[in-house]
Amino acid sequence: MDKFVITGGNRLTGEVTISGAKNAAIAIIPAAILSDGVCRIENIPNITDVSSITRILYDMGAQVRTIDKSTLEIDPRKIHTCVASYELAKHIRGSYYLLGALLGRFSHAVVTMPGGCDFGVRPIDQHLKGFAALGASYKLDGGMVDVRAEQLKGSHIYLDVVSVGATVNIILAAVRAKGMTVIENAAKEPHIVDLANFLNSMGADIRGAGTDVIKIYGVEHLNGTTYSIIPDQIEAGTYMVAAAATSGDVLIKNVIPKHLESITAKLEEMGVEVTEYDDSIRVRREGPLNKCNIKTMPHPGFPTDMQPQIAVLLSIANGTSIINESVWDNRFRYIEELKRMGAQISVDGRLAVIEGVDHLSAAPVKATDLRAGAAMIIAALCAQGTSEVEDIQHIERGYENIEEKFRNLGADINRVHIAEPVIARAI
Ligand SMILES: CC(=O)N[C@H]1[C@@H](OP(=O)(O)OP(=O)(O)OC[C@H]2O[C@@H](n3ccc(=O)[nH]c3=O)[C@H](O)[C@@H]2O)O[C@H](CO)[C@@H](O)[C@@H]1O
Ligand SMILES: C=C(OP(=O)(O)O)C(=O)O
Repeated sequence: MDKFVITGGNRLTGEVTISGAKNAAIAIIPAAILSDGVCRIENIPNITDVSSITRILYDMGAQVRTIDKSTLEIDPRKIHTCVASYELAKHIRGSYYLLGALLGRFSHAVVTMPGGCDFGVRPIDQHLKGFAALGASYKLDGGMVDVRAEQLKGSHIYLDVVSVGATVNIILAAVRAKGMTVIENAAKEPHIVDLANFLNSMGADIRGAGTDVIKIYGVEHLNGTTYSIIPDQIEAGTYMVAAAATSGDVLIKNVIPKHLESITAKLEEMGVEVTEYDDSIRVRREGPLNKCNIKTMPHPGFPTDMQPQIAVLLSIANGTSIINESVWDNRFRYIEELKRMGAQISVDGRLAVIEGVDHLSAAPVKATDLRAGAAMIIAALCAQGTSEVEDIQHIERGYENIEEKFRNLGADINRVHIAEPVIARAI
């Protein structure tokens, strides 16, 4: 097991290049199961969630060829099972997309309840409601979801909550179904649009992705394709906040500025200078940070996946800020870690009240989940002294080469191996 040792105080400067989007990649890789040919997928991030989902496809019989460090070719034609490996699938959220993809391709899927970050209960009732509307039946047995259909038929589905996962899964199941499916109250995140573009490049007929009504006209076949994944909105946002937290000046390259608007707006409200270019964004801070209130919302609102990182910035801003977490019941577990570094925060249900302090101080902290881990790195980068961030396996689920990218910006960050304790055996 490794940890990061970070000495704070260095101003981040220079350039960083953003990798492909985690939440698009882990939808698009299983979507390749639906193809009747070879899918060449470019701009794939080198993160552990991607290696897990790719390995699951490989174990099911897909031929997977690495072309270069960010390009894979997937040929799904030799997949011989509808059952996904429990060991790998249980750790990642993206494994739930195997349900939609296998169902859409083989009318049958058996996949464990998904893993991912622990925000309390993360139900999949809307996914199952969507599958049922398309004519599938399902049973939940021993933590496994078994979903099957004679023939999937297009349907009209209204989502009771705006769900990224349910929207993706219904698209995957409906794309080869008979007839037209309409998803109302669909999620609008950039990775939904990316998935629809990927499938359309294979010959699917999906319209309206990026709005809250998506229409999917079922097709009989899907071709192979070549497709490049969009840049990661949340990775970009993380470096934007890190630049601001360290009074830095960073050019963040390979981004889609439109996807970053909600983050840009909040940074500007706090007094940070943000300049947009065609496919890059510069973040510069010289003065103090102003307080600011944040409410997380589905896209195009402020992303919940940026909530822990922005909390670090608010913890060193002038005045009292409030964060309202409207997506997840329990996404403030990291606050106790941040308080160890001197942040003054009180949590009441889905509200966090943050009294800005003059500075944070180094402490040993844990990454309680993926974005919480990114937040701990940012906190350590702007704190006085040397901090240690443990449980970095969570961070590696979603950030490619994070220590190298930060080091190139001038951060003092090192990865250190933690030796496993040797437990003496009683004789
Ligand atoms: C792999 C991936 O893309 N993960 C993202 C995805 O997670 P995920 O797809 O799990 O999140 P959803 O958009 O589905 O969840 C949003 C809300 O809907 C609720 N809900 C969801 C499904 C359901 O069947 N029933 C239900 O009640 C959830 O409890 C939550 O309160 O979107 C989240 C919200 O942007 C992000 O934080 C995650 O990073
Ligand atoms: C919550 C996240 O991921 P997952 O849904 O994969 O746990 C995230 O990317 O911030």
